[in-house]
Amino acid sequence: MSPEPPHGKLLIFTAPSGAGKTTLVRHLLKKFGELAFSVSATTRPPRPGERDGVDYYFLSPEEFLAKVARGEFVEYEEVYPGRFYGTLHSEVRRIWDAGRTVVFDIEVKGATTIKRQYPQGSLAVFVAPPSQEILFQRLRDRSTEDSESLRVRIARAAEELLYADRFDRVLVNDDLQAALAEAELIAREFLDI
Ligand SMILES: Nc1ncnc2c1ncn2[C@@H]1O[C@H](COP(=O)(O)OP(=O)(O)OP(=O)(O)O)[C@@H](O)[C@H]1O
Ligand SMILES: Nc1nc2c(ncn2[C@@H]2O[C@H](COP(=O)(O)O)[C@@H](O)[C@H]2O)c(=O)[nH]1
Repeated sequence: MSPEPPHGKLLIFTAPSGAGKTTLVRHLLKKFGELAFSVSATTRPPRPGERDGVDYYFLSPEEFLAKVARGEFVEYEEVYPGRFYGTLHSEVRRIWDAGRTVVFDIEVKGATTIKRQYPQGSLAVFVAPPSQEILFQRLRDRSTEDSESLRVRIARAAEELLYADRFDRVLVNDDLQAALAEAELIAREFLDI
């Protein structure tokens, strides 16, 4: 039997923007009380309906960079020009102290950093869209971005699709019900329940 990891478990969902990781993660959080969401910090403004401390910690660039200087992040990235996103040590610790497994919804570089820091006890799932065209259509249909932000996200998404084979699993999010069922199976196997 392999020794217990010296920390709690980490279940990472990563993908290009619009592939569906938030949809899958929300479903798993409702289904499995063993999981808790790592609320990231960001400098992007909230979307309608998003709540501070629930969806993100919404920070000014000055507040975010002060946390960087104090070493408060496990990882952070300037995902889009001027838009920072990062995982706080305090979030991960809070969730482990509560005896739960941390779930992440993060882009590919941050996911790579977390996987490198916690090779034991972590599973990184790359959520792939059925095609690049469908990904872009989902992003447009979500109607959360203005035309410039959409352009930037689409350009970055094309690059991020190349990261798929760097992670432990690839989950193709084509039919939503099938993808939710597969995500549940992956979570059950990882949580050993
Ligand atoms: N299998 C699916 N079929 C059709 N639409 C889907 C499917 N999965 C997700 N969507 C829709 O696609 C859009 C993008 O999904 P979601 O917001 O979950 O992506 P994301 O990867 O979390 O994006 P971001 O990184 O920008 O937060 C949403 O409007 C969502 O409802
Ligand atoms: N590296 C990190 N990426 C993160 C984090 N939290 C979210 N994200 C990713 O940023 C993009 C854009 O998110 P959106 O909410 O503006 O659509 C997306 O891929 C998120 O998964 C984080 O802490 N670190």
